[in-house]
Amino acid sequence: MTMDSLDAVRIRGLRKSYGELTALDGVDLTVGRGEVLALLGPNGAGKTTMVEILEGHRKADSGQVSVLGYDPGKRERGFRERIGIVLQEAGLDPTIKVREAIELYGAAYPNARPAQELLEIVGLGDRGEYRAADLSGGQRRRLDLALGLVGDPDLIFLDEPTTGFDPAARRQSWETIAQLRTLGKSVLLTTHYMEEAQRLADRVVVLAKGRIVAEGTPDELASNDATSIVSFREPAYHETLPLPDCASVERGIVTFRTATPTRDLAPLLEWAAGRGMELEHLSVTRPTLEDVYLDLTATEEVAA
Ligand SMILES: Nc1ncnc2c1ncn2[C@@H]1O[C@H](COP(=O)(O)OP(=O)(O)OP(=O)(O)O)[C@@H](O)[C@H]1O
Repeated sequence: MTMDSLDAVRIRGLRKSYGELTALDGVDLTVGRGEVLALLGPNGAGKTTMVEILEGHRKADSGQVSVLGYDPGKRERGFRERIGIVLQEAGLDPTIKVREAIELYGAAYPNARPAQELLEIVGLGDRGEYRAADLSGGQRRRLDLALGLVGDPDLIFLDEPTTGFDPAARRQSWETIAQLRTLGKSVLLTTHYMEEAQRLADRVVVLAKGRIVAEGTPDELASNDATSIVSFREPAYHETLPLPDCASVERGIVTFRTATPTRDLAPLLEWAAGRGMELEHLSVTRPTLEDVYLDLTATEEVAA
């Protein structure tokens, strides 16, 4: 155990199978101190398995895992006190008051943060005397976050923190989570929302079928894809329209991906100009992180 380990999480060659099924197939991953890392991947990719191993709730078959310098498998007290796990819906007594819930959870930690300070951090400063049952769904999730922060952890695990939120509640939560960065916390966030990863994460790791298939900052991942997306409204009478083979038409919009947009557009523009026609709604865009993610995981989704 080295308390001063530089990285919050360090995983090398992590493997885990359930019988015949390989859930993690040799994963290497590092989360730096103070870094917010988003773990993305389709259903069944192995995200929960990995996070549970890091939290000490599951045993790996092989590989090295270090969390804040500890072996999580040993579940040492010092380790448990320095990580915060934000669950979706902690099993709270619905009649308990918000402040009481935080104090109750805090009693288990030597350096618990004061309840009011936590309430302010998560934007529930005026809800301390409310009963848990009387909070809205979004407020309830903010209470879950406060409970995960009560022991003043160095590393926080956030499991799909905004699943099921309306757009306004999601934005509020993002602001709260973004504050964790200003507190200097390391965060490992699992999510299915690209926009969430893009907003919150310093780095994104895409897991598919137990392997890391891509890794980088949100911008790097999106720009690693050298293709552009060309689209325009399908013109009437276009039998001779010179399109690349990969073009498709959906709901009257022609779309294709190309690494050579200038070359592919030239004959199209010539075709339209020769007929005195506009290619309506013509656009050439770069793929979004979501496009890249869907490409990376498309085959895995079908196979899953
Ligand atoms: N206790 C278990 N026993 C057997 N198989 C399991 C067990 N837990 C998970 N699996 C399988 O391991 C694979 C990885 O599951 P895991 O829950 O880690 O994926 P995930 O990426 O978290 O998925 P989701 O996005 O759906 O939560 C899946 O095929 C799952 O069915």
